[in-house]
Amino acid sequence: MKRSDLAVYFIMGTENCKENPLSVLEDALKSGITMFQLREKGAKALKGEAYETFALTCQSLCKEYAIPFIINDDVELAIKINADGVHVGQEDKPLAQIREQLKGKIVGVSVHNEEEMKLAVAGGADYVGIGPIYETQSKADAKPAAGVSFLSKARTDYPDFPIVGIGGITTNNALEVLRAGADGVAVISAICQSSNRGQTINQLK
Ligand SMILES: Cc1ncsc1CCOP(=O)(O)O
Ligand SMILES: C=C1C=NC(C)=NC1=N
Repeated sequence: MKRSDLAVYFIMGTENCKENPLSVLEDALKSGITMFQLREKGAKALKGEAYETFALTCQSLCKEYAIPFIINDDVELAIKINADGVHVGQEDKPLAQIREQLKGKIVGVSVHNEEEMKLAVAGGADYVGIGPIYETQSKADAKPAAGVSFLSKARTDYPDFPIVGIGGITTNNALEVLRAGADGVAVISAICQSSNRGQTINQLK
């Protein structure tokens, strides 16, 4: 994984968009996203066979565009379908165990404070996700919007570590997140709901 892979990190699940999620993903890939994460959450989330089939379809679309395909939380599925990596939160399995299970793959970790950052870096994470930076509608149990202060601190403490900002990021505030030291922005709704994804994605860079 290169730090530039984090530039425009699209995250989506079937609940995030009104249009057909696969056409949204294809349009986003055509429009220049640099990494994709399948994050299938919520009451109507796909499960079992349907989830796996959907993941395989997303994976083959990403392969067509040579874009890394990341699965949120589900380490077992990531291993089973040979995804390019996983993104895990603090409540998931210990990082050391995930790192062991996914040698050579991308392991991203959500961090919210210096202690979590230290443990993620020491534990072999390939990148960290910091947020929510701004208010978000896309994560029911999100912590309060933290602004860019912790992101700036993390960048100061770890000048060369891959960091992506997440949470309420739009074309209007992406620059602030990048200026604070993020390598890129992770986005759900601004891309899902965009009426011109090419323009939106260019304005997130
Ligand atoms: C998964 C996640 N983690 C922190 S905020 C968030 C949701 C981001 O969604 P949006 O880009 O629509 O605010
Ligand atoms: C919670 C998250 C934080 N950061 C990223 C990149 N993905 C997530 N699912």
